[in-house]
Amino acid sequence: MSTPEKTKYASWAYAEEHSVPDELVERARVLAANVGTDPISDGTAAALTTLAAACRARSMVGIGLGAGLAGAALLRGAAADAVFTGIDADADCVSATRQLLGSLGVASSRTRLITGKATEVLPRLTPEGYDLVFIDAAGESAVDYLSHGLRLLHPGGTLILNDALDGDRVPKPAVREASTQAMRRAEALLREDDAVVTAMFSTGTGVLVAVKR
Ligand SMILES: C[S@@+](CC[C@H](N)C(=O)[O-])C[C@H]1O[C@@H](n2cnc3c(N)ncnc32)[C@H](O)[C@@H]1O
Repeated sequence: MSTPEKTKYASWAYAEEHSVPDELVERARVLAANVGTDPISDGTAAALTTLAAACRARSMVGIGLGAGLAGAALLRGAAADAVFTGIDADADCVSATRQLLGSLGVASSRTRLITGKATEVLPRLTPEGYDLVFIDAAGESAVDYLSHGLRLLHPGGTLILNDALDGDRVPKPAVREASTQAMRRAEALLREDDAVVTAMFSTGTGVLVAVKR
C-alpha cells in the first residue's frame, strides 16, 4: 500500500528528473568523482540555471565549487557576458572547475576562480557588487556565509543556500548535529529578516532562496 511518504518521495523523484541530465551534468559527475566531492543533484542544477536566467545575473559568486557543476549551471542560465567568481579551499576542486568550464567553452575572462577559505576570501569581495550568491560549502559555517552573501548582493540580488535541509535532517527535531542546527539557524535568520523575501524548496537536499529587497 502506498503511504503518504512514498507518494511524496515519488513526486520529489519525478521533479528531480524533470530535466534530463545532459553532457554538462555527466562530465561534471565524472570530475566530481575524481576529486571526491558530492555534486549537486540534477534538479538543483536545473533550478540554478533557471534562477540565474530569471534574475538575468551578470555577476555571480559561488562558495564551494566541488567539480564546478553549480558554476556551470549558473553560467548556462546567466547573461551571455556574466562573470562567475568561485571560491574553494581545495586546489583540486578549483582545477576540476577550471577544466569543466574550459571544456564547455566558457572564456577564462568570464571566471575568477580563487583557492582559499571562504571566510578569508569573502571579506575581500565588493559589497553590493553581485546579482547572485550561491553557497554550497556551508555546514556549520552557514550563518557566517549567509551574512557575507547578503552583504555582497545589491538590492534585488538573489542568495541561494544549497543543502539547506542538511541531507533531510533539518525537519527531524531529534537531530541536533552542528551542521543541522546551523541550517536551522540560517533558515530562521532569513525568515525573520524583513530585508529579504525567502522560500525553501525541497529540490535536491534543500534549496533555500532569498531575494534582497
Ligand atoms: C559539496 S561540495 C560543493 C559541490 C558543488 N557546489 C557542485 O557544484 O557540485 C563542497 C565544496 O566546498 C568546499 N569547501 C569546504 N569548506 C570550505 C571553506 N571553508 N571554504 C571554501 N570552500 C570550502 C569543498 O572543498 C567542496 O569542494
